[in-house]
Amino acid sequence: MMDLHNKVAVITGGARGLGRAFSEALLSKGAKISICDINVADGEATLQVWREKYGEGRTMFKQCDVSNKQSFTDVFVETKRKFGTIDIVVNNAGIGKELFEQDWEKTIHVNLIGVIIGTDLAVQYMSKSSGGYGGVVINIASTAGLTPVFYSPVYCASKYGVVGFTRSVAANPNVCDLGMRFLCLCPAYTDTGLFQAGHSGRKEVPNLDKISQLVKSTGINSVESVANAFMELVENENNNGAVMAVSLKKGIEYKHGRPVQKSRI
Ligand SMILES: NC(=O)C1=CN([C@@H]2O[C@H](COP(=O)(O)OP(=O)(O)OC[C@H]3O[C@@H](n4cnc5c(N)ncnc54)[C@H](O)[C@@H]3O)[C@@H](O)[C@H]2O)C=CC1
Ligand SMILES: CC/C=C\C[C@H](O)[C@H](O)/C=C/C=C/C=C\C=C\C(=O)C/C=C\CCC(=O)O
Repeated sequence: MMDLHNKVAVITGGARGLGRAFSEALLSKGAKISICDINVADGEATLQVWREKYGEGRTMFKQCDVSNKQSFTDVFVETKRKFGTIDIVVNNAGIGKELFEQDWEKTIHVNLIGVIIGTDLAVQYMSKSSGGYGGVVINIASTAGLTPVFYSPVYCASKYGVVGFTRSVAANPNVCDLGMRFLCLCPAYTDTGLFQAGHSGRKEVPNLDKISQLVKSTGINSVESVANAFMELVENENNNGAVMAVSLKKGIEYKHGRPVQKSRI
């Protein structure tokens, strides 16, 4: 099990939703948290709550657009400056509000390119081959990265991209030299602002009945259940390349890379 006490985690999109839940799960295990988010108001509000609960020294917030390389790099610079190291990177920030995707380029820039930038920065700052101490990268995809979603093809493409990218980085024969793990979490529908904005049941949405059937096929996760699945991924140290799906109906399913259970002898 990975000892999380005093480990330093960068979480993108940490101001609310799943990113906030992942951050609080790590804080509860003694980790230090650096959240970045494009939403300053939510970021500052979340930081204030955490400072009152966990004290001044274990949390920080920096505004960032993960699709902008300099903006994202500044998060790593500031985190290293404040905490001295980085051990965990969670590429969580994502968008998908428009069911029929008017601004689809932005979805690719945030959901896929942002994850690629974050993973590259993680290797630069954590890998043993670049003078770091190793670490773990958890990329947040979706079950929409494992199965077609007719009403959001570009969102789906972005998430299939995250799964394929993460598995490919993990499969590099030299990954052991980095001392890093690369993991993918694929939640099904989860009760957050993103889900509510995309599935408000607006009457004008075509094929609403088919969308409802898809949601019913998995049920709607609580944020807490996804955070519990996230912690299983982070704490298991023998799971590089793991792809974990989590849904209300089926619970946790490893789609690839079930962790190797260390033999008892
Ligand atoms: N809610 C759901 O049903 C599911 C969500 N996911 C994924 O989980 C991740 C988190 O989603 P939720 O917590 O549901 O959404 P959310 O909308 O509640 O939170 C996303 C956070 O990311 C931030 N963000 C958006 N664009 C950003 C950017 N360019 N740079 C930095 N921060 C940015 C937002 O301000 C927000 O605080 C996303 O990648 C999403 O695709 C995956 C499967 C299911
Ligand atoms: C437009 C996006 C809006 C909000 C984000 C979404 O809530 C979320 O990311 C979308 C999830 C979509 C899931 C769609 C279908 C899921 C189906 C299943 O999980 C069950 C079937 C297959 C799972 C994959 C597999 O077992 O191979």
